[in-house]
Amino acid sequence: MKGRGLFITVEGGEGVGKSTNLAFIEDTLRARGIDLLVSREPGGTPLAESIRELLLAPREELVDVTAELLLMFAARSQHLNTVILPALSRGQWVLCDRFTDATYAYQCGGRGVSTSLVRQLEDLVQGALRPDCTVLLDAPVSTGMARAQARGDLDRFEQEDLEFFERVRSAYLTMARESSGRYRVIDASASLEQVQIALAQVCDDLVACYPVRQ
Ligand SMILES: Nc1ncnc2c1ncn2[C@@H]1O[C@H](COP(=O)(O)OP(=O)(O)O)[C@@H](O)[C@H]1O
Ligand SMILES: Cc1cn([C@H]2C[C@H](O)[C@@H](COP(=O)(O)OP(=O)(O)O)O2)c(=O)[nH]c1=O
Repeated sequence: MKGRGLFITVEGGEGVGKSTNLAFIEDTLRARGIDLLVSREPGGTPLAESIRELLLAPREELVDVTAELLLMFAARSQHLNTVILPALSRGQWVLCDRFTDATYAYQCGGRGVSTSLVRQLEDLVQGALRPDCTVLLDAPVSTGMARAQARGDLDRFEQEDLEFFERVRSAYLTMARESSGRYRVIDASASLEQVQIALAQVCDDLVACYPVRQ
């Protein structure tokens, strides 16, 4: 009988190399024999992906912050209950591109939503579930923005200003300090090679600490 799988999340601001490095973490864990499910937020199920499209589309209408917050948690509830929790209980590890820390960073840090409100929604939607490990790819905002802009069309979040992303970054760094046992902070302004050496070490540590139970 397999035990519960590990829940790993990857976080960071725009253009920090999250997609590139998520694929690297996935390959590294699979190469070490881990049965892995990879997903993302907002998204990860057909309904949650539809909510993602609503959230990311640039629009003329000003989006109310509470509406944005509730849509994030609506997508999360669907994703968690139909994809993440079943996988974890099958013994699979789950690697998720963003999770609730993104809500603390973007909606609380970026938009000024109260953390106590997010904590209530987190408890409501997730019960006791929290990630076992969170990899934070951290880089100066200017570095990430330059990489994101070079990529082309900007979504509704990417269109925010530098101050917004400074607040997002600082919210992430505060969480990393306050939950240092769960966080692994990687300097994403280093070369891709150096970033991936650090990530390979994180993967090795996770595999060593949580041996796969057969
Ligand atoms: N450490 C790095 N150094 C230099 N360029 C990088 C690094 N990490 C990612 N990149 C490049 O930056 C761009 C954005 O990376 P991407 O993985 O799409 O970022 P994100 O998913 O965080 O927006 C890509 O062109 C990628 O090759
Ligand atoms: C999960 C989540 C994402 N977001 C935002 C952050 C991103 O700008 C956007 C989509 O996430 P993502 O696909 O990670 O975008 P990118 O690759 O451009 O960084 O959603 C929130 O504002 N709150 C949340 O809870």
